[in-house]
Amino acid sequence: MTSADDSGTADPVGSTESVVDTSSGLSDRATTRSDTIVEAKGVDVFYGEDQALQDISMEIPEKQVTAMIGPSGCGKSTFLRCINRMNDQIDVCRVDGEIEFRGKNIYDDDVDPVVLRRRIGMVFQQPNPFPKSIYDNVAYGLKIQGKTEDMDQKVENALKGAALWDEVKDKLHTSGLDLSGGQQQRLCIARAIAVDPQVILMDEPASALDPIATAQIEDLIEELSRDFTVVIVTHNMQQAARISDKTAVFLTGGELVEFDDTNRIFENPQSQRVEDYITGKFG
Ligand SMILES: Nc1ncnc2c1ncn2[C@@H]1O[C@H](COP(=O)(O)OP(=O)(O)OP(=O)(O)O)[C@@H](O)[C@H]1O
Repeated sequence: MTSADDSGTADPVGSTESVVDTSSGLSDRATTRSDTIVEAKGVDVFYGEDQALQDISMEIPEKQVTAMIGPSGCGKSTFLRCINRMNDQIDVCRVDGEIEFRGKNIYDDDVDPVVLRRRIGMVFQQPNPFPKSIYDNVAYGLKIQGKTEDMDQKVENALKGAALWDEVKDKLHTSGLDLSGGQQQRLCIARAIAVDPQVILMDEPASALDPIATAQIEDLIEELSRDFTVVIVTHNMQQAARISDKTAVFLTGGELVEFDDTNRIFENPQSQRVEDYITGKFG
């Protein structure tokens, strides 16, 4: 694997220490609107001949929770994966249009997706800890980046940030796979935040969990949005209403039909199709 991580060469999306990367990369400060961290501009996505997303434009605000809802197959996960170029790994997938992260198009040739994913991390539906100790799961990304100083403290901070520290502090060197599903998901969140991302993408992070573990994850997401921008795909409209500041409603055909403050989407949607969807008339 060739990447800036492994080679130790200059970080092509800007170092976290710099405010603005002057060469080719992404800045760490919003350059246009102070509250927009990610902006999609006319994004079309195709899998082979099939179009999954049509002309998606939206501005994702910094340090808020943005939820993406809609019926199965409408393209929510596809859009989420576009935001940190996870779709690059799918051969038949083609993304047209632009997605800017702090004003820089992440699809530009000079952006290294590996480095991008440090800024824009991801948590998946199924908790997927590495078959390593709790400690090593959290330390993994930091070690890859060579950021090994004060490792114990960084691991502790990430576990605290993921509301898991108290439950695991006496067994840091046992396997992450021995934790409950909800704990494993919080471990994956600790792993994601350890490398100090700016955006965390979550694809149905609680759908494999019981109600208590789900409530813990929901509380955690609200906490995380103090420090991070969270973008979450959920099937669960109540969850979107509970935890998000903004909601994007995708509907069949890969259209973004409405994007607004969550209260407005649920209380006074502008589109009849959105109203029909959230009142359960279809989907
Ligand atoms: N790897 C892939 N290869 C080909 N087509 C795909 C691939 N991933 C998704 N699709 C297609 O793209 C469309 C959007 O899928 P996507 O998973 O993004 O929707 P979704 O809204 O997240 O659905 P769900 O809520 O069921 O997860 C669907 O028609 C799906 O079949």
